[in-house]
Amino acid sequence: MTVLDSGTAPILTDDPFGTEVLNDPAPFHQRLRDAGRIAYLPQYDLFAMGRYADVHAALTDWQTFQSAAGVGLSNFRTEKPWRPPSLLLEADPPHHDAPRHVLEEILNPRRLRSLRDQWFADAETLVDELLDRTELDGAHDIADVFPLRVFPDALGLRPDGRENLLPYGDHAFNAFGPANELVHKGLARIGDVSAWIGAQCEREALAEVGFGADIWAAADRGDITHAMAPLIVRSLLTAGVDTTVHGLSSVLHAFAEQPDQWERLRAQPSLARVAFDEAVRLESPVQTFFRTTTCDVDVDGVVVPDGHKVLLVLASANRDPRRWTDPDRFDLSRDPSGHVGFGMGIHQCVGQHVARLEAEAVLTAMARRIERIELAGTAVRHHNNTLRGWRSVPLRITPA
Ligand code: HEM
Ligand SMILES: CCOc1cccc(C(=O)O)c1
Repeated sequence: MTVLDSGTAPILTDDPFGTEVLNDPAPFHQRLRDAGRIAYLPQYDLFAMGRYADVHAALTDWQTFQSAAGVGLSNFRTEKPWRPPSLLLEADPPHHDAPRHVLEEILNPRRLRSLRDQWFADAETLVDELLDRTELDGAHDIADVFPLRVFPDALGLRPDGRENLLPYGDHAFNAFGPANELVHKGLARIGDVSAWIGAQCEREALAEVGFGADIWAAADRGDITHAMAPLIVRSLLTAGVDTTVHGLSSVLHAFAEQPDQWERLRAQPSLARVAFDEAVRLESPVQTFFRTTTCDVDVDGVVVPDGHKVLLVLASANRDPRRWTDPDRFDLSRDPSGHVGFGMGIHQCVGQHVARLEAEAVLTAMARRIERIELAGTAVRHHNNTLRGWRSVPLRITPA
């Protein structure tokens, strides 16, 4: 795509939600970083940032770059959201404060420690089921399976109907982008799926023990209102499954591409957590999120008018050579802290510890029992306006 410089903002003609970019976003990200601290994309009348310093600055300045007008292309100031806005993701302080505090309490590492033994055992069981095979699919047999085995139970979801979870999350993440084919393909089912999701958020649908019950207990304590409770449960149902599915397929693909890093993990299984964060930095399962300016904002001489959408390209920031040495390399000796794959600032992922625990359980079980994993064919991308991961990762495994 050409970079034309008209007026003050460099113009990029790339479509961040088009098939070309979704297949391989790297050239677009390079052009965006090279164009300057901010660029204008006329196709959607939006501004975009791709450098680490600028993305980080915008994520940590919620007063100037708000979430309450939506974190997708749709501007809630002028357009009706497709569903009632999230009380966390699509809210700013003060409204964001109480729901955020409630989830931080429920999902903190100390509280998750009670799940650790169970999830590690579940991961061992999954590996047991796979070890009689020399070839398997890292997406279909592991990444699509493990989160759905552990997370809905931890949340307290009823056993039936869970096949609605992935389609719901996939559509919600597509809906942050433009109304393209990816959104259209979800419209036929989203009514029924949304009805099922909404019903699971009610107190009587949830188990007496779990994240859902904890949210309702917070309402009983008066930390949030009872009216808020179902929407906060909905946040976990929306954000808590597809993200970890794509995060897991990404880390398995990264290891399969670099067997030397698998050897490092086997030698030092405690590297499992940093390996997942390095994969989240490298692959950014959540590629982008928008913000909306709350005033005229001057970025390096480019004036972004009040109320304008700004695309924060997390995936580009996570590979910015201004911030990362050899950014395109999956490297377990790197310290990936500071990556924006989980966001940054007041909206930084409140479920990141859940995601890390799921990944640690799977990687630890696999590293102990599998000597080598390598690609056994061509991996196939999953396309989504916001999420990036794999539909298929053919693996050849050598048991230890
Ligand atoms: C690899 C897995 C995951 C990735 C890459 C990821 C990524 C992100 C990102 C980038 C944000 C920031 C959004 C923004 O700044 O607008 C975020 C927020 C959020 N995430 Fe995650 N996430 C993951 C897993 C999870 C899980 C497992 C849960 C639930 C248990 C979850 C729940 C949320 C919620 C509720 C928010 C909104 C927080 C707020 O606005 O205060 N996420 N996540
Ligand atoms: C992974 C980003 O976090 C999200 C995504 C979608 C919905 C929500 C919510 O709060 O409903 C949160």
